Amino acid sequence: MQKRVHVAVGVIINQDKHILLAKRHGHLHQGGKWEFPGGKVEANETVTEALIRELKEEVNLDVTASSPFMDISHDYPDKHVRLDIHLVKDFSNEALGLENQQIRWVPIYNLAEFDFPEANKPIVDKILAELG
Ligand SMILES: Nc1nc2c([nH]c(=O)n2[C@H]2C[C@H](O)[C@@H](COP(=O)(O)OP(=O)(O)OP(=O)(O)O)O2)c(=O)[nH]1
Ligand SMILES: [Mg+2]
Repeated sequence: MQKRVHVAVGVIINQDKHILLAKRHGHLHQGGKWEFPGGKVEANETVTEALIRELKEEVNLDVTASSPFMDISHDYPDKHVRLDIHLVKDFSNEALGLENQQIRWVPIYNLAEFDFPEANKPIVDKILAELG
């Protein structure tokens, strides 16, 4: 059976309408691609708790409010992912790549130039349509 993972993902947007991207380390699943920060929901937590925990661990941000944005299920050849994507407009602190990953604040109109995992295409389309 394929591995299945439930992932809390943050589309983090700042006041300049730039979105925070992080580059996945090369050895990881979908390595080398740009992602919206986030990670696996653990058995003992809600998606919102996972989102808050992961964004602090990965990019140093303290999320104060988030809202559901979209939910995507995608089959990679080796893994089934469910991406539970939330819009994060309210946060404090400075973004840092705490796992030594590259991070970038990217203007919405430049998002299409980045290489994302295949599952992300609908997310980028929705950001361009609704937030751009
Ligand atoms: N965070 C994130 N993951 C994504 C995106 N698009 C996408 O296909 N994924 C996939 C890649 C991975 O298979 C999975 C995320 O799992 P992960 O292994 O990075 O989770 P994690 O941060 O909890 O890391 P760890 O437990 O392995 O340390 O979701 C995205 O935009 N953001
Ligand atoms: Mg992660």
